[in-house]
Amino acid sequence: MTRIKCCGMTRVEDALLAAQLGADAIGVVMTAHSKRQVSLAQAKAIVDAMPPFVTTVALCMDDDAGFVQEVIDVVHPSLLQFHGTESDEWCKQFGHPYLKAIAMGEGAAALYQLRDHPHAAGLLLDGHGLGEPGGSGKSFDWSLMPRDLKQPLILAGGLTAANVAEAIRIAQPWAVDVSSGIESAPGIKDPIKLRDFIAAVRAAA
Ligand SMILES: O=C(O)c1ccccc1N[C@@H]1O[C@H](COP(=O)(O)O)[C@@H](O)[C@H]1O
Repeated sequence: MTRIKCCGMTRVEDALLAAQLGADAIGVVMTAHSKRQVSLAQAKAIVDAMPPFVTTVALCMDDDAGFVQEVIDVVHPSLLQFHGTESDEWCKQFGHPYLKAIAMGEGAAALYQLRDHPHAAGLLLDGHGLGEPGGSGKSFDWSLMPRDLKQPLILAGGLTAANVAEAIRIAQPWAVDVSSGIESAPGIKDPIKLRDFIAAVRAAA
């Protein structure tokens, strides 16, 4: 079964609907590098509203350590997601489980980054270029998804209900992560797109 993370939640009702429709995880974007940024209070409200067994992920990108610690202390996410140029050493300083995003915009040349994060709970391969924010709807060559890594791999970037089955067939990820493909506007989730996306992933399994 391919797990599903729905990212970029800005409203409690969207996150609740994702959970009800069967999402395994929801994400809130804490970094100012995003048009989906939520405040600590908004993120806490979304995380607190989640039912048991839904993983909550707080996304940071080259933010300062004090801010990341505040996110942990106030929001209490199950996982952090570091989406910038953070090193393994830097990410593990918080003693909190995390995903590390790998920018796949440069294609095969980007794969060297995969060995640099041995302490990450999982690696999230996204279609944007190094140093750029995600959530842009950019995909990458799914056949580049490695098969020989011990860490769970999460496929992200430009996924939609229309292409996710093919993406899963080619990349065989542990999980898929989607943001703009389930939106009507940045941070506003579209119930039909959300439903169709989750149904497409479940049908692919
Ligand atoms: O969503 C954002 O705004 C964002 C900002 C900065 C870094 C990462 C961000 N989002 C991540 O990118 C994936 C893929 O997004 P999309 O489906 O291509 O729109 C998203 O799920 C987040 O993990």
